[in-house]
Parts: sequence; C-alpha cells; structure tokens
Amino acid sequence: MTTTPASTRVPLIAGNWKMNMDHVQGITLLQKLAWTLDDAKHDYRRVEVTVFPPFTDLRGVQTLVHGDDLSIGFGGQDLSDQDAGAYTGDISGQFLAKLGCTYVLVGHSERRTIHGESDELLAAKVKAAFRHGLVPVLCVGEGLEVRQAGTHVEHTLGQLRADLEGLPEDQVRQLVVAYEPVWAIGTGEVAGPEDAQEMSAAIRAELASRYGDDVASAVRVLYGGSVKAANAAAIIGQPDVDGVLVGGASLDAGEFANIVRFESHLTT
Ligand SMILES: O=C(CO)COP(=O)(O)O
Repeated sequence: MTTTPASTRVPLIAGNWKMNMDHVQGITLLQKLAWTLDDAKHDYRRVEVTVFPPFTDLRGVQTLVHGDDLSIGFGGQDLSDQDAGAYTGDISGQFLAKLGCTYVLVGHSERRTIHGESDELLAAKVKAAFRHGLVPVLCVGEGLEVRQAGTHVEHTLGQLRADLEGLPEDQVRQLVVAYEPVWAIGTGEVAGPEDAQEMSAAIRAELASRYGDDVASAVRVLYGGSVKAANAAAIIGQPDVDGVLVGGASLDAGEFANIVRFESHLTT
C-alpha cells in the first residue's frame, strides 16, 4: 500500500472538556492555554490545537479566539442529525457553524452508552456535520468485555463502517477518527502505544480497502483515553497515530499545553 508519509498529516491535539467549565471558567482556561503556548512559542502550523467546550461556552470562546486572534480551534461536543425544528434540547450543526466551529465530536462513547446513540443515528450526524461545513471527529472504540474477548478490532471497524455508511469519498477524506477504548477513558488505564498503533493501522487499512490509499492516508486518526503529558509523546510517536483526544488532562492548561508540546518531550 502506497500511503502518504505520516509526516504530511498535521498532528491534532484536541481537548474534550465534557460537562466541565461554565462559560466564565472556560474563558479563563482558554486564555491560560493560549498564554502558555504563546510563551512556549508554539507553532500551530506544526501541531494543531482544538478544544471542545460545552455548548454554553462556545459564544465566549468564539469571542476570545476572534478578538485575540488566537490560533486555537474549537468545536461542539455533539450535534443533532436534524437541521432545525421541534427538537427540544438539541443543537443544529448550523448553529455550530455560525459560531465559527471547525469540528464537532460525533459518537463519543458517552453519547453511545449514556444516551444510547445508535450507529444509524451517528451516520446521520456525520452527514449533518458535513452539510453545515463542520469536520466530524468520529469516535469509535470498544468496551472492556470486547477487549477481553479479543474482538476489539472487528468491533471498532464495524462501528466505523456503519457510521460512514453512504458517505461520499470526498467527505471521508476530510474526516478525523478518534479511537477511544471505553475501558481507558477516565480510568487512568491507558492503552499502550502499541495498542493505539494496532487500532489506528487497522482503521487506516479499512479506509484504504473501501476508499483507496489516497483517502486513507489523508484521514487523521487520534487516540483518546487517559492521555497525559507523560504518555502523549510515545502514543503520538506511532506511525498511524496523528494526535490525541484528551479528556481530564485538557482541564489543566499547563498539562494540556505540555501534551500539545509533545515533540519537545521527544528531544529532551
Ligand atoms: O473521553 C475522552 C476524550 O474524549 C478521554 O477522557 P480521559 O482523557 O479523561 O480519559
């Protein structure tokens, strides 16, 4: 398979704040992150940085990012598969796009489990994201029982196949996929760098077999699950891992900045 070298895919370091940080706390966190990365002279063209705050923070985040001309991107943690109408409590991709969001998480394991979101719904959400010019960060991954049964690769690829159902090739190529083994989320258990590589390579091979090498080598595959500054470099150093989706550690500006600066840990 003739894949584009990993070095042409810009690493993406993404912080999923989950249901943490009200809009005042969110601004403070983002400001601190921006200062810390500025002080470190971070080059955002080399390593892209994005945060996923709660919906109620997004307007404030947009104002800060645009007002201070920050290079940090932002996105929503979820979106509706519908565009508008009588869907109480739901958020349209159109609203997120209007707020300047670049990305949107789709199918985070907490949406799949707590909210019972099906692959059918998630396939509709992926399409809704593209309809509004948002890049979906599609989350896939297995629970502990599946991992223990040794069927994690097949399980995760099954989610990927179902969630991309009917998606045209030019949209697949823009996707970000996040492999997040559920047993490693918020537990302190980290899949080893080899586990992250095994699944990322399997995801890329699956994309290559369905859409061709060219598409597969354009898609960025992230790892998520108890990522910290101490383990980020080894994980992102894997050839098929193009970044990380960070939960808990993204709530600490210093720790998250150190994850963004993972390359400096490789050389020191
Ligand atoms: O779910 C995650 C990111 O989306 C991972 O969360 P933790 O980094 O807290 O394990």
